[in-house]
Amino acid sequence: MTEKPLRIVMVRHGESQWNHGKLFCGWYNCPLTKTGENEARQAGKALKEKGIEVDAAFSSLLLRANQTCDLILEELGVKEDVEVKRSWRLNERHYGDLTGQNKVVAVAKYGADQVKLWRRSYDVAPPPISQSNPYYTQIQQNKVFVDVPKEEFPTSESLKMTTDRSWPAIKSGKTVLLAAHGNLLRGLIKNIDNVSEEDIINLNLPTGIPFIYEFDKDMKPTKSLEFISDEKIVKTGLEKVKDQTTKTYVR
Ligand SMILES: O=C(O)[C@H](O)COP(=O)(O)O
Repeated sequence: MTEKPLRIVMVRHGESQWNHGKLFCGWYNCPLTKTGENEARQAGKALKEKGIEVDAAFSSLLLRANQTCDLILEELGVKEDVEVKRSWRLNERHYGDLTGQNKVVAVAKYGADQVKLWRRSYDVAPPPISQSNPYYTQIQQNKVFVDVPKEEFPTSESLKMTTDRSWPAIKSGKTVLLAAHGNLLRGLIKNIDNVSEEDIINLNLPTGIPFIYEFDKDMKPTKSLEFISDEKIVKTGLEKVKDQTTKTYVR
């Protein structure tokens, strides 16, 4: 029988180029910014300071999460020892036809309530990506996704769809590092902590700050969403996520 994880150190990838540009990213494969790389290194250092050793690591097929995972393992000094299991099931939610659009511009075009519904609701998916979307071909034909079963390759996903396909990818280990994506992790948190559909709307996650979940033998959480960072840094990180749909158009 598969041994269940006792502790999962989750981390949303560090700031990506498209986070910086406030663009809907989803399955588009963009790298971290220098700030994002620093956030990932800082995350690794924070875990090391806490004496947290990981013995298994999971990530998506997307560069921004992979880079974050590698930098954390490097800071922990275990990059050569811990194999990273990568799965499309841990990819960010597919943002459909919003992919590539600026979030501030989207609010002006569709209204704040509609954009919030797409970004934060549990079961509303954005409109499917159309062939005229400038990123359609890059995503659909990205060789990195060659093993995604055709019938499961999404064209857009709600948080629920994302969560349903993600959970089976996290299998065993004692302390598992999961370097993934904002919405993927929001969905897992909803499932683990039984967060209601109303409350999940208000849950944001900062980039590059690790947080811990611990489980008993029945996989009931004994520790939830404990950030490894000081409160002020977490608060600033959360403000940055909220600012994605407001303020300046930075591209
Ligand atoms: O795919 C994206 O654009 C980001 O990873 C998450 O963006 P969000 O905070 O708008 O959901």
